Amino acid sequence: MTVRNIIRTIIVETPSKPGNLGKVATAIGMAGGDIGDITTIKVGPLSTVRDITVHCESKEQLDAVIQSIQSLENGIYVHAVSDDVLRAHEGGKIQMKSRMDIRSLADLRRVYTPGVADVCRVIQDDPDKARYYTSIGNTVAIVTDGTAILGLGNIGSLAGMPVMEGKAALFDRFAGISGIPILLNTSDPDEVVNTIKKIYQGFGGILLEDIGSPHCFEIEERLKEELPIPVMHDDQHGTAVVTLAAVISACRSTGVDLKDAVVGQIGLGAAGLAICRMFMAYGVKEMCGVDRQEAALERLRRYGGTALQSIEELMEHCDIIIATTGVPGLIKPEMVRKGQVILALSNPKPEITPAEAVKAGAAFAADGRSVNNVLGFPGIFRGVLNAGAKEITHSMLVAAAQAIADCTASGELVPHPLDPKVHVEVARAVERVAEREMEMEPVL
Ligand SMILES: NC(=O)c1ccc[n+]([C@@H]2O[C@H](COP(=O)([O-])OP(=O)(O)OC[C@H]3O[C@@H](n4cnc5c(N)ncnc54)[C@H](O)[C@@H]3O)[C@@H](O)[C@H]2O)c1
Ligand SMILES: O=C(O)C[C@H](O)C(=O)O
Ligand SMILES: [Mg+2]
Repeated sequence: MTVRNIIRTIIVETPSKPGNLGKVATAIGMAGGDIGDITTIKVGPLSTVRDITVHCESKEQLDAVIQSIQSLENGIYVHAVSDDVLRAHEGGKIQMKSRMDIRSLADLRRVYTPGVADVCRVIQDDPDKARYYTSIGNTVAIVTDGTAILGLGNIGSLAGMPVMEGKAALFDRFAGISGIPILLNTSDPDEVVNTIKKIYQGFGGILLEDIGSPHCFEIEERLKEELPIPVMHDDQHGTAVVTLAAVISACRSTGVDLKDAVVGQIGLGAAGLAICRMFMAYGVKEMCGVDRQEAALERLRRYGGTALQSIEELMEHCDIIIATTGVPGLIKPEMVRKGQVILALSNPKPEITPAEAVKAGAAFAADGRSVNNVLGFPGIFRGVLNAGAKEITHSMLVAAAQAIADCTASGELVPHPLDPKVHVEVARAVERVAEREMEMEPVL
């Protein structure tokens, strides 16, 4: 399938005579554009104006589409080209809203002062009650330092805000959790840890997002150690969970025992190293990896993996290939061996498109749009918040991966993210493990 990442609305005026819309549609198709919605904006006696949504593969193709419409002449004009994605972001994607209807003075006194003072006293006497009488137990901070925003690199936390708002929107949509973006303007581990420690009380959990490696490892480890609420770096563990689920499904379809498969990871940063650790803990005996940084290879060796010399060697040697480098097109079709499973997970563009990988002989292939941590993080947090757990453990993550794999239809790698069942099942699985682990905790 061709990737058409460029979506624009072209505002076109045509003479109000039959046949003109057909001419425009043909012009778009001849230039390679794919037509989405068509909305009529104005019908006049002489001319008609329409919004035509067009999906293109590249900027050059979009220019060719516009040129192709303009060359029709005879009263056909392109008035403007608008970027739907930018338009959808106007004003941001999230908002904080009151859950209470404030209509009367009595409402006002109950919601705010003086009534609220009694609730403050209740929490002052018993801080655990904050979980019941405030939104804290259902609110997760989405914290970034902006150093690894998708595969765009260190573009700063402000530029990363649309991603954080996106994660908040997904939390709300799939798990009913309020996600609050926190943009840090430091990536110094001490400062990040201390800042989060100073604000954590207002949250039921901390989701670390798009924090680059290697500092993300120290930040997450210290926060897990030092905070009494669940902390998870999504790019590490959310990704590892979903990747394990996809590979479990692929092995089911191919009849391969994952523990006996040779797995190769390209890119050993936040996502890559966590994927390796997850697979080795799951029982994969031979876990190989490559990275352009020696320090990253050394980290893999420390955890028991095998560092290889080149991507070519890894592609030759491994049955299951996972890539999280942020480098589009890094895997060339000629490197693919027949029957391999290839998960090229970098966003916004993969190391190889699924279509190219399958054409080159892969048995299964997917990119980071479908094998995406959106399948994991909402349900994982819903589960721990429901259970009142203080941490997210390895067993909870494996249970989440298994739940995702169990919701996957035969022949697919992962479920559709809009399938509400998957988020409910992940939450249930995590909550069950959390409750079991809390029962086993020694009472001091
Ligand atoms: N699909 C998902 O759910 C998902 C989740 C997390 C991350 N990702 C994607 O994974 C990518 C990496 O994210 P991250 O948070 O791990 O970033 P990161 O910066 O921590 O890691 C990237 C790693 O790739 C290595 N690398 C870069 N170019 C390389 C090359 N040419 N050869 C070998 N190694 C190379 C770097 O040295 C680094 O260790 C991003 O594009 C991100 O969008 C996808
Ligand atoms: O944000 C996503 O879509 C997935 C992931 O967290 C990423 O950084 O690419
Ligand atoms: Mg991310």
